[in-house]
Amino acid sequence: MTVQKPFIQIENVSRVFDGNNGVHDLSIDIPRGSFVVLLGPSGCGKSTTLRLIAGLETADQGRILIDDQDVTAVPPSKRGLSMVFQSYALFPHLSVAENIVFGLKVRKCDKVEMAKRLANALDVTGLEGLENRKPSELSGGQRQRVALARAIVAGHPLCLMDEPLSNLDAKLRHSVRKDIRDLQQRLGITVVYVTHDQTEAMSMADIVILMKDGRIEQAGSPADLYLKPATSFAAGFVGSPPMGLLPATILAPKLLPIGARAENLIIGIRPEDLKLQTKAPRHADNIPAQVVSTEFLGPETFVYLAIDGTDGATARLPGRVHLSPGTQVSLSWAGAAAHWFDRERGHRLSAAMPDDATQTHSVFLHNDPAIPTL
Ligand SMILES: Nc1ncnc2c1ncn2[C@@H]1O[C@H](COP(=O)(O)OP(=O)(O)OP(=O)(O)O)[C@@H](O)[C@H]1O
Repeated sequence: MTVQKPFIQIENVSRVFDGNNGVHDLSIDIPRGSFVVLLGPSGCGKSTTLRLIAGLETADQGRILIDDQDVTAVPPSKRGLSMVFQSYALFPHLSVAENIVFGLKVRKCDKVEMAKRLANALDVTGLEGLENRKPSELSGGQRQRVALARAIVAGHPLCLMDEPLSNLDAKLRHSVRKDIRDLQQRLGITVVYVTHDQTEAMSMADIVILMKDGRIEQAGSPADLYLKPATSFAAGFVGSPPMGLLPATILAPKLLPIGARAENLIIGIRPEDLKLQTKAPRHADNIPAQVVSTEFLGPETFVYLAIDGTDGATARLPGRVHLSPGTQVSLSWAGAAAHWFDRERGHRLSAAMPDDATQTHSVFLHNDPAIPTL
């Protein structure tokens, strides 16, 4: 069996600005035909990474290969890619059709070929009938489709998108992100897409590259990131509401596998894994908490909780839940639902923790006053 070479190879690339900002020693392989999302908080280096792939930024060190060609020193126009930006970058005085074929005209494309490509781009983006309108006569979603159509007519195998949906309202964002994903699959192109919105990343990506402080925190499928976050940062960033992360110690170190640590840990519990009881008195199998607030969303309610006055956990409960702020509740979870991280360095602890050691009765949460400090 032949192993397919990655379509994009980023090898030890750094681009550092003043004050050590930028990206540091990035290495990523992007498979051909995949939808890859660069995700992370503001300033983590997503746009710089995209601009390095585009050639709008030059690497200080390392190299970038596209389709097995070293493009590190190749100008953007020769890299065989198109870009879609948040701002759409449409010419206001040109019609939809003129905007779409602008790049082809500059490249002196044959007229018959140009008409064919325009018709195809209008068809796949659902813009037929709007070709003579000016951008000012279009909705935000339609403008973004024109920007997409312009990227498509170029016929490049790679499309780079920088926060393309952030000017659209929530409902439109939802429908356009589905359109973009469908289009990418239909055309079989490779897309590298920047967003700080983890829901967008999780719903669109084949591979999510989560970045922090100019470095890759974790790269994997959306399921990998959700089910096995590599660090406490990844655990807290992916998932909404986020995973509750609490300083903890395991009280029964004898139950742990050899080499596994019992102290200086962080326990992470996803909101859907947190069980909540209102009447259970405090005992070894549960942990007392107070309701801070609730959020009713129709099919479910989020209950925000504090343990000994420190906010830190959220429970996601089905249906409508009536709990007023200050209500005393008790919490528990199944041992298998617990994620464990090193408290200082944040990395996931790889040793599989037996269920018995990680259930509520074996765990001391550092801000639970009911259990004395060891
Ligand atoms: N041309 C530049 N000159 C100086 N610093 C820069 C330059 N471009 C980016 N930076 C800095 O590098 C870091 C990464 O910026 P980048 O734009 O890649 O982040 P980002 O993750 O895309 O953020 P955002 O989501 O806010 O767009 C930031 O600290 C930013 O201020």
